[in-house]
Amino acid sequence: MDRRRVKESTVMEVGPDGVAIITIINPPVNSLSFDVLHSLKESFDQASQRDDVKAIVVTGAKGKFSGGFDISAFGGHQETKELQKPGFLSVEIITDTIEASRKPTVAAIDGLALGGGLELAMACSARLSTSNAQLGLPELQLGIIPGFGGTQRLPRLVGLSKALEMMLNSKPVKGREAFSLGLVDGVVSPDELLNTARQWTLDILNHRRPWVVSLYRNDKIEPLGEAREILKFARSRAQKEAPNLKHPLVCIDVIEEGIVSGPRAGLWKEAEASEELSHSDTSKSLIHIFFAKRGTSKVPGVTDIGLVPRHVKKVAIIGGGLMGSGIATALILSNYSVILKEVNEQLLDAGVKRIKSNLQNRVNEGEIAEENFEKAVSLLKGSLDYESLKDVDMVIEIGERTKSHDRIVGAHFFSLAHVTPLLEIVRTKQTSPQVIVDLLDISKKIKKTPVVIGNCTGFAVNRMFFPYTQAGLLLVERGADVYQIDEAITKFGMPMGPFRLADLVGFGVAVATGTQFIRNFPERTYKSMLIPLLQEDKRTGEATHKGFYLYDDKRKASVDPELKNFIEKARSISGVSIDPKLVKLQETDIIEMILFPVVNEACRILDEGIAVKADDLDISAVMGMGFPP
Ligand SMILES: C[C@H](O)CC(=O)SCCNC(=O)CCNC(=O)[C@H](O)C(C)(C)COP(=O)(O)OP(=O)(O)OC[C@H]1O[C@@H](n2cnc3c(N)ncnc32)[C@H](O)[C@@H]1OP(=O)(O)O
Repeated sequence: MDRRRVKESTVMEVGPDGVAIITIINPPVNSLSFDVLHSLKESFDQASQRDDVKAIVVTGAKGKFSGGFDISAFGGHQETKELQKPGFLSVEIITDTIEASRKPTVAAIDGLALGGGLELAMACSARLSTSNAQLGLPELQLGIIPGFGGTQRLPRLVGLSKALEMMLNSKPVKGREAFSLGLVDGVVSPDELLNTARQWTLDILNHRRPWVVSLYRNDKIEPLGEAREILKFARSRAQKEAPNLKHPLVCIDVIEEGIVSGPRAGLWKEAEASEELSHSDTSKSLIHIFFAKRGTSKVPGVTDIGLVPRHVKKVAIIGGGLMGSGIATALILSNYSVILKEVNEQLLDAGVKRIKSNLQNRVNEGEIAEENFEKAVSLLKGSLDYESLKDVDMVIEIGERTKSHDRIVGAHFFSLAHVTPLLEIVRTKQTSPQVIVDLLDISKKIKKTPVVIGNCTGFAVNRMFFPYTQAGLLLVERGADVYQIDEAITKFGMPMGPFRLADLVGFGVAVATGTQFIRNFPERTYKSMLIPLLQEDKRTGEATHKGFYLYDDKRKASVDPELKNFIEKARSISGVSIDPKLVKLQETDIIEMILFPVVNEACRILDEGIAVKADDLDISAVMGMGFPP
């Protein structure tokens, strides 16, 4: 076999059958860096020119086709003038070199073909994938749109509705679904993939299989009138779901351009829009979050000293209440054996029942299969004594009495523990790095994003956000409006403003945690009587249908005209008077006044060394509080 290296990032091998196999090599996910793309172009140019090459297969090394464009290159300096030319990558390389190749090309997809990876595959004459491969265009989750022709080719391969769904939700499909959608032409086992692709491309050459140029396919696209209706619906949905985001609308406009004015016009519009969006604040923030999320499990002095996580198989959980049962659910769903310890039969039954109901909800929502329900339940055992805890590898919820403090680490789950994606791993000065490494491994297995922090009141999330309600109370006592504050904050992108959130959490919890903050941070805790006064009136928030808002039976909140009486009383107790400037605040002022104290608290957490890096606090805010990423 003739084997030639083309630069570093793709390799071309030409077999005796005349099929050139071009392999993308860029670990860990074979992302398409500028070097890879350059090298890919060179490989294609060579394959086109060489007489001994009859057909081409493109694939990725080590079982991964490609994870898409190299995200770390966004916003960076592109070395050559050529690369800065609009449309160079999508029109000149993907379309005019690869798709326009005079030799048939088959993409052999194992593992993943995401973003630019799938876009490259869609420019080939046919695609084969393994059943487990993930194929999708998740660019929108990074604040950009598909930029290698995906907005044009995906609708032409799978129809407009499905293409919109895949792009707007950034959700990939697996090989089999891709086949039933028409995105791939065959599903093959990983062992057979390359050979089948080889034969497939020769079959195309010999007219035994169709040679399809995706960009000019028209049979899957709806007629213009119908297409416009679908796009209109998608627009209004995107606006409703994420009113602050522009790029989903840009994506829809670009798709429409292709349908109305033809795919070539669509490609150019896509290239221009991609370039512009790659410099937007939204994309910079979302890309920051992408890397920050992956960085939380890198803890200096802990994960870089060669420790290997110990094998944890069996976990005991003390207490089967709301949190205990949620944690147990998360663990058994990830194949850990769990012993749930309770103090009497009745509480134990209630805990087990809660866990089963959590699992049943998962089944009902289609997130797990019925057989996984049984399997998960079989991993759960109840116990009323400590005897059965003798051989467990980890215990959740005791510790104060142990002498071995190096083995103690805090695992702060957020309610609902089997749903909320964040896990705060709280270490003390004595906690051994090994225990942290073990818990990091468990958090990965139960699909949580871990943030390692030091011990302090409220840990990272609750401490950062305690000034959220505090700032609200301070403003309201001085004349700002409760409902206007909540509205401005939700428009900014938080799931709930401070008052709606206080209602949800319940005033009992709010007062109990508030007391902790008063004790620990007396100089910056605002002592308003508003919540205690509401409590006196038997309002404790959503659970009692009355708090800052009134709630109907469906938990829908409405404004309460009586609230002002409580505010006036609280104001007179505090001895403050209305500040006319605060009565009619601009939305931007409200946002800054509520959220800057949160940012300040985050800075303190960082300054005190409680958090290792600022990125970890960004992730805590986004995943623990729903702060808009
Ligand atoms: C022009 C085009 O239209 C634009 C694009 O293509 S934009 C890119 C589109 N692609 C994506 O959005 C895919 C992003 N990646 C992912 O979703 C996931 O990383 C994945 C499903 C590929 C792999 O997931 P998983 O196996 O859990 O590994 P994960 O930890 O996420 O990633 C492994 C490493 O690859 C890196 N990586 C993943 N995708 C990358 C990409 N496209 N570019 C650069 N680095 C990438 C991660 O940062 C991580 O690095 P680290 O080990 O140093 O932390």
